Amino acid sequence: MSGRADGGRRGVDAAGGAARVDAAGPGAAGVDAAGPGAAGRPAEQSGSVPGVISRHQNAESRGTVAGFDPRNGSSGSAGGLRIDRLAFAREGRLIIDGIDATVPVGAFGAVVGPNGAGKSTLLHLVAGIERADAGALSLGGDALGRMRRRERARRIAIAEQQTDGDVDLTVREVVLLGRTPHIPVLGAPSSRDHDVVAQSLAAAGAAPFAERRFRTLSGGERQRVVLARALAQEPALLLLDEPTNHLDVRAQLDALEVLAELARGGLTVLAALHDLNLAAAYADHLIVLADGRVVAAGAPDAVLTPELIGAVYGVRAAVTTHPITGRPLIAFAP
Ligand SMILES: Nc1ncnc2c1ncn2[C@@H]1O[C@H](COP(=O)(O)OP(=O)(O)OP(=O)(O)O)[C@@H](O)[C@H]1O
Repeated sequence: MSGRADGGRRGVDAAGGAARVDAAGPGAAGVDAAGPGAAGRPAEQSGSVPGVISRHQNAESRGTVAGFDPRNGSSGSAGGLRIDRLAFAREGRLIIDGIDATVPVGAFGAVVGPNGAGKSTLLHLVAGIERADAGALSLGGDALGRMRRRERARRIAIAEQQTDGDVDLTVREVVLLGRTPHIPVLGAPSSRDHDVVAQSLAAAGAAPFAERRFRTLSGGERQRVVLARALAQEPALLLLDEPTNHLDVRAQLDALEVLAELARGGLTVLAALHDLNLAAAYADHLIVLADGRVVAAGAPDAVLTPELIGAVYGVRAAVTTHPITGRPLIAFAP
């Protein structure tokens, strides 16, 4: 993309030049804000709370990622994510308003959009932390709503911001928790479980502080542990909510590089990101949310136009080409 143009003001209706615009109109899922669940479609099953929380890694561990198979422990077919007419209401308001989206197998998908757009809620619905009022979710062709909790936890991991800093476990013990869906009930971790934990610690750049107490870590170090714990689940789909929070510039790039490499290895990734430049630099596929709806989706260079950014965020934007990466580079102005 090239040139500079000023975006318009807020009024999220259209996304000029975007690959796909406004996939679902108001009420597309057939859910009345006052009465969710009336759509007549099978509501999503309330599911497990798969593993963990947030992410990351450093230069030291980059070399380990190639040998890390994120899907070693997953059963069934690993595959892409499909979201059909998903709807979710709270307090009489549609927070997720008929979302249709897909993330292909092995793609790095990013959900972007303003504060309150519904990014975290969407991830929670996919993870099974929240139960949708209408719509359907599938992974590799398998309906998530019909999947048993343990199976869903083997297939999907979510890395969210860790708020429970008081957990009195070592980093290695925290990451071992990610193996829970793979360890038989009342069983003990196997040598393979411990190997996967070691691989996950290395891939996330958390190996250097594996024996420290989790509560003593900095925010950025915790992010790495949270990512390691999610990787230890060996999911087919990795969800991440703001995986670059608390990370310095180098650590942000390293974290996203790890995710991109894991995606190239076959892991399907969906991350909520605020930084459009990072999303443009690393994601294969963007899903732009506003007011609980998809307003654009597709490749970053197709989606991230000044018009779209202006309409969604209410800022002026100039989009050029990054001189090093060749990806879209966005400059903002009020
Ligand atoms: N439990 C709840 N009850 C009522 N409203 C809720 C609840 N959870 C979320 N919301 C509302 O739903 C909307 C979407 O929230 P969500 O956290 O998904 O947005 P987000 O895009 O992740 O925002 P941010 O970028 O600020 O993290 C917000 O308006 C939020 O206030």
